[in-house]
Amino acid sequence: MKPLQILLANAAKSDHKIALSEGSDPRVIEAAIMARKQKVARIVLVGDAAEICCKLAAAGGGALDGIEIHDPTDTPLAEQMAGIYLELRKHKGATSEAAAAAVQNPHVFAALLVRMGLADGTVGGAATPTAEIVRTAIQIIGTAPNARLVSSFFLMLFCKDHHETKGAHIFADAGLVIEPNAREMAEIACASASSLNQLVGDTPRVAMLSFSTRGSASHEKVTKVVEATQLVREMAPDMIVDGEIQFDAAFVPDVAKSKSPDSPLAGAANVFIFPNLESGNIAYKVAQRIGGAVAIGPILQGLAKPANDLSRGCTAEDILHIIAVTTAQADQSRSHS
Ligand SMILES: CC(C)(COP(=O)(O)OP(=O)(O)OC[C@H]1O[C@@H](n2cnc3c(N)ncnc32)[C@H](O)[C@@H]1OP(=O)(O)O)[C@@H](O)C(=O)NCCC(=O)NCCS
Ligand SMILES: CC(=O)OP(=O)(O)O
Repeated sequence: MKPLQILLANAAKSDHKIALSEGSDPRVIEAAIMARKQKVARIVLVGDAAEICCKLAAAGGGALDGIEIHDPTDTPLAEQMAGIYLELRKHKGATSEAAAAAVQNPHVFAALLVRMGLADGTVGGAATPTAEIVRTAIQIIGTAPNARLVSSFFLMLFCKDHHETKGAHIFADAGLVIEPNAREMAEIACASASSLNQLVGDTPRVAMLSFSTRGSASHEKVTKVVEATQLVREMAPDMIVDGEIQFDAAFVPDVAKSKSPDSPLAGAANVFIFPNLESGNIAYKVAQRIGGAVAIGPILQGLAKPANDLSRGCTAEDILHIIAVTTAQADQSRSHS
């Protein structure tokens, strides 16, 4: 089976409840209906209840079971949530009034549902910039006990006829950490390698990307990637990793033979770690929009419980895919708790 079918089939075996914090967005409603019809997840649509009910009915999902609607401005959970929010944010000067107002924000509300165990994961970002989605997840859900850094990746699926190399690949960080230092780049690499293995079961082959391959250029930006690669080798001695390396030497076996003949990747990397957000974000959009890759993300890693983002350019199908990824992460976090 292809990676996407595996993700959707695995999601159908679990019964997770995923909160969608932009519940009245038509793409979100369409995705919720698809998720229920395909039994990918139970859904909580968060937002203005009257508007959601109306749009859900018009889209043909009014009679579906497994879709709840929660309105953060009219909920019996308000007081309890405000108390939790106040505890979490009082070190930053939050007051009771500010907490009561904050929990009416649908992203905060959805993240609190996850924190309280009332949902297994949350997805937002179809109409909201990444910074707001990520900041809310970090502040409300928090980092996992074994993680210091929250980062993000795209699961890139190459499945078109013209893709000579098919299958699942990771591009990281393409959504969150703007200018990682060497240690942060190494942490992103290790987390992304685990994420690939957890989501699709493939053995990670990690390329630490640069504009240089094995000293073909010298610059402080190249030195950072060399240091990051060394740190990955120390942090995960058994991991297949190479760097600094250019994308072509990491992805095309013939180019690998000429540029980096002894590379352990042999031109077959499947986890690509970019030196900064500029390169990662641009690369994923080029691969998606010109290259025809399916791009699922930004998927967040390093959080205590699943919360994921979307590009504002997403389709309903993209949202369905990230719901499936969120259920896979929920399986993992359940097995670790
Ligand atoms: C994610 C992002 C918003 C965090 O920015 P920031 O300015 O550090 O945010 P804040 O200062 O408000 O930090 C919020 C909290 O998260 C913590 N934090 C920030 N980045 C973190 C990270 N990567 N991992 C763990 N914690 C982090 C901060 O320590 C802070 O904690 P506190 O509020 O308890 O003190 C920022 O990195 C960002 O804007 N990234 C780019 C997003 C983007 O535009 N992507 C492009 C499109 S996908
Ligand atoms: C991930 C990303 O680039 O998000 P957006 O397109 O919403 O900026």
